[in-house]
Amino acid sequence: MTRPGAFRTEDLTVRYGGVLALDSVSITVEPGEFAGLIGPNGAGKTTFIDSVTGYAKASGKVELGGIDVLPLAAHARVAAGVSRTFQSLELFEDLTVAENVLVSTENARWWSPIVEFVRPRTSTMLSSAVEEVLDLVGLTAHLDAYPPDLSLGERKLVSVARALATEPALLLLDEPAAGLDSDASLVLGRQLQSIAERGVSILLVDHDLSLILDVCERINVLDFGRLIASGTADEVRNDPAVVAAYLGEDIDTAEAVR
Ligand SMILES: Nc1ncnc2c1ncn2[C@@H]1O[C@H](COP(=O)(O)OP(=O)(O)OP(=O)(O)O)[C@@H](O)[C@H]1O
Repeated sequence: MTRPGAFRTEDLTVRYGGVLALDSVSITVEPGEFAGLIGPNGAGKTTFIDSVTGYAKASGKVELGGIDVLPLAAHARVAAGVSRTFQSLELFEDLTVAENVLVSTENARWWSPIVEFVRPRTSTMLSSAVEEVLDLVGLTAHLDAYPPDLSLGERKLVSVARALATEPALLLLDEPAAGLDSDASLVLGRQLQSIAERGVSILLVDHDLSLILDVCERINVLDFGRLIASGTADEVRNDPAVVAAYLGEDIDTAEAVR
């Protein structure tokens, strides 16, 4: 895995017409840190991921290892080490798990076809890269399975594996635990923890607050596009602004705040 240094946004701002979806948000995730991003509905969580990955026009800075990737197109940010998952998994149902991951490595870089022409890869090289990623997410046993034969939790891990296949320094996960029960959610969380331990910086967005509070080292909280808190689970739990944002709900049990 590449490890170019910290991920940092500075005054990241996104406007959709008259809506200020992100308002000067500055967040740092250290290399190998497992960070979370939470906030009530419409707080700007997906917009944050979209703006970091080049899917939404933004102003401010998005630095990875000291380089501002904000001016880059989405595909160039992937090459710079930024990867993401989407709320909808969009797996290819007719391809095996390994092939689903392989597709991602094939699309990872715009110059791949040129490299492929000059230095064709062997099937052994392809399978070892794919196997390594599937091993990371604990799906080695399902390499030849088809997505419909997997549990929802395993399908989610395939989409994480696809994102990892681009060898990211930063992995942004948009609601990977949606639809999972608390046990499956925790299995996913533990798997993500082990990926962060390998040096990948992770930013996890989810509505499953108990998962985020349990597995993330640092939690950032958005409300109406603004960063209202950033700290450990205990710090965030006891932050009056966070409690107010969740309308007094006990954020330990406010699992579904949709
Ligand atoms: N493409 C868009 N055009 C206009 N407004 C948008 C667009 N996408 C998001 N918004 C608005 O930007 C704000 C932030 O939305 P966003 O989806 O980022 O929030 P979120 O925290 O991810 O919400 P949720 O938890 O419901 O997924 C909301 O007011 C939303 O209505």
